[in-house]
Amino acid sequence: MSATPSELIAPTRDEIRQAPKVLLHDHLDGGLRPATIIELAGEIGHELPVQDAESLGRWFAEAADSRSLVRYLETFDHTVAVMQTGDALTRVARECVEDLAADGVVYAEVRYAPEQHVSQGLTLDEVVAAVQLGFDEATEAAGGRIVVRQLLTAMRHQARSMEIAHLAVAWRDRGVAGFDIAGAEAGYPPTRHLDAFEYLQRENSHFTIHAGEAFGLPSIWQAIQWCGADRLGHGVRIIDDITVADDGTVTLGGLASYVRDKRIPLEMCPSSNVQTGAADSVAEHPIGLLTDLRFRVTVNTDNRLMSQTSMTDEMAKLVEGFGYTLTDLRWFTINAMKSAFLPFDERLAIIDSVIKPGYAALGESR
Ligand SMILES: O=c1[nH]cnc2c1ncn2[C@@H]1O[C@H](CO)[C@@H](O)[C@H]1O
Ligand SMILES: [Zn+2]
Repeated sequence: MSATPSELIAPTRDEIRQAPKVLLHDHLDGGLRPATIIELAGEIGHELPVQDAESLGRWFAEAADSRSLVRYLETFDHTVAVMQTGDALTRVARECVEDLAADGVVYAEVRYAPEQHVSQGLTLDEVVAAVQLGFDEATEAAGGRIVVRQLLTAMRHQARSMEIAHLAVAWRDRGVAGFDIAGAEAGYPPTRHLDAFEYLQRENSHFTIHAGEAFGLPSIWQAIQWCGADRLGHGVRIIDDITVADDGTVTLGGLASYVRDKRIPLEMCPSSNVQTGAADSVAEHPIGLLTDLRFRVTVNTDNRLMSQTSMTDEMAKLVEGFGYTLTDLRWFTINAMKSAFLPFDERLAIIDSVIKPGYAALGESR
């Protein structure tokens, strides 16, 4: 009887946690520790729906579990409220990196909207500086085990995208790797912010756009063909441009072909999509088909607090739902690292000296 080759064995949770992981889509204001929210809320007298950390974690998950992006986003009122001072932003940023490093994440791009953190008088510049301080403190404490960059998000229903794009360019050599737009998708097409995207292109900057989550193909089409997005936040609805016949024959429409041919990275966030109703379950998530079709798929957390998740959890759910092996997880991870908004030589260095040896060591230890 021949033994099953080790690369075909389903990875254990512990192996997934140890495996090097790359995270491109994670919101700073969607990843706070419940205990930190309680402490910070106490300091400023912000009223929370419940008072102990465990119930608060559950409250976020249940409130976000709404099958509606708009209702899901309402839960951010409580996290954004406690992130209005330099100290609070630095603490949240530091804890974010600590939590990611403990989960085995080796490279992360963490996003948030600076314009949402100025209600107590901070300037946009002070917001970015406070977050960067927290990232620097925690990456230093982690002894180089993790590299982290900021992505600056503009809220799509607001009109500050040009300012935020300027901020991203001003901070490009000091920890900010790119730009994004987020918030309610229906009614707020990416072309509303075309001037900001055109400015960033002229500045040789990178940006991703939340598109194809709560709204379909037109949003993805605009993000790519009008705005020039380097990557798609979610992009799940690209599935609407793919047909699978009864005999299994797959046909890609023009937009799906373009996304695959150009290797446009999809920042997929399975658990978040189940909560907002963009997918019925993780096991039925379009990530399975898109991975089979070799789109440039990456795996992400979106909001660790609202989804009560981590990179390890997202990968474990995919292993359970689709039978993925360590080889598949390595493929997602290298896809993500190739798609990072980091200079090419730095991406290559992490792939060659961290990701490949990390997966090789896991394979050998079986
Ligand atoms: O999945 C999402 N889709 C769209 N917007 C989101 C998602 N998750 C978070 N945000 C929005 O992004 C802001 C900055 O981080 C958050 O405050 C939230 O409103
Ligand atoms: Zn998101």
